[in-house]
Amino acid sequence: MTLALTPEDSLFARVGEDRLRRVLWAFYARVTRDPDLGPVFTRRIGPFPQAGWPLHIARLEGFWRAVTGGPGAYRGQPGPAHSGLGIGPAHFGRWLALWETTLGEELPAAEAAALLRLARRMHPNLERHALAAPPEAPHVQ
Ligand code: HEM
Repeated sequence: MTLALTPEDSLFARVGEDRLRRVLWAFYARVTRDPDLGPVFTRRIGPFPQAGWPLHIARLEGFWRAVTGGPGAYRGQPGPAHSGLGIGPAHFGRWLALWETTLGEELPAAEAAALLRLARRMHPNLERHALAAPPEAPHVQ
């Protein structure tokens, strides 16, 4: 039996499913308009908000549920997803600045601060993956 209880005081419960979804759509609308970040996402996912965007947002929703104590099973690999994108520290700085702005617009201060803290905590690990050389092509005999 799987118990899928969402603690009532989890960050996920405080933010709420609808607001989390709204934050993500608002954030990526902003990210895709950014001259430095936009092209990286458009190359991978296609023109916002069509193409692969609904699926990408659904994956991200699963991710943010998982890290905020919400229900569901996220099985992605955020680290490797950032390697081979040709991005570096400046991209992460900009990403975090837009995340902070969006959170400030969409959420009460305590929840905005908590989601910002989570992203800041993930930043070094994701940036390490982003800067690592992409995996070698398979060796052909
Ligand atoms: C701390 C900052 C960041 C966080 C928390 C974050 C989080 C994530 C997560 C959870 C995924 C989904 C992984 C999966 O399940 O497949 C993802 C994918 C992605 N991220 Fe980030 N990200 C950050 C910064 C960035 C930056 C700076 C860029 C580029 C400028 C970027 C570009 C992408 C792209 C293109 C994908 C899709 C990869 C693919 O599916 O091929 N991310 N990110």
